[in-house]
Amino acid sequence: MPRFAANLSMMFTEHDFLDRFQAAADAGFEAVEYLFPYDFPAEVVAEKLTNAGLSQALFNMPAGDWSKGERGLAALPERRDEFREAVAKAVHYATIIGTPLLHMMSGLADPRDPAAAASYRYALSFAAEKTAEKGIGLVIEPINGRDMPGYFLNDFNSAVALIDEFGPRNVKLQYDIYHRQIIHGDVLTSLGQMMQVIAHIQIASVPLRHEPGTGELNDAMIFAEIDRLGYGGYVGCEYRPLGDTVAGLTWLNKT
Ligand SMILES: O=C(O)[C@@H](O)C(=O)CO
Ligand SMILES: [Mg+2]
Repeated sequence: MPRFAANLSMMFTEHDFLDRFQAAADAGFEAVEYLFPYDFPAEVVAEKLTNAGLSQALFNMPAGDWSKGERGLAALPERRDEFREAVAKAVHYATIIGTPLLHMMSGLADPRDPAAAASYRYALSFAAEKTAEKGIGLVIEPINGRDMPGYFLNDFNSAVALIDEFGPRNVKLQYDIYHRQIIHGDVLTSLGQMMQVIAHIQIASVPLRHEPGTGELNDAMIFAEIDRLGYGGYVGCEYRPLGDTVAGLTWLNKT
């Protein structure tokens, strides 16, 4: 069975963010992920993680003004200075909290726009270098256009082509099964095809993004395939619980 990480941006929202760490540990999780830790000092987040006996699986680099609809800076040429500062901040937090992976969001831009594409390539190269210096892995995640209209990185094949272009450097794929199913389908086969470049997996039901086992996919079969393929990372539970988070964990106890 894969090792699961609780996503504290979506799960355990019955609690304040800093209390979600202990709540996840009490529910049996050994690791967590979330979008952003930046509302709190890195030391405070690190202490919550350690006190709860948890490992950090991943978090995201600062992604612009989320409340205003921004979803990353990498593909925005006019935001390059801010992007560089975001990388520095993310690496600082990563070093103190101790995460093996950082997710770089692309931002909202037309993937056919040459300026956006060039900016994204530059960003990938810059962030790959800065994270590699600290031994941190960098991941990119294709996101479906229904949840995030206009998101630049909206296709798994383009993401893998970019990763291949970077070759042995530390850029890998964040394979979110929910987005994969909505964008392309073909989850089992593509997991096998892409496993070499996958550093992180996330799961939710499709189409409503709730607990595994409540949607159109055969999640038990997917978990078995992830194991068969020898995936050793975490599977992030990036779903919105249908009701109480702990009450909704019956799927986990069954797997
Ligand atoms: O799938 C998602 O939405 C997340 O993994 C993320 O990082 C951006 O929202
Ligand atoms: Mg995701």
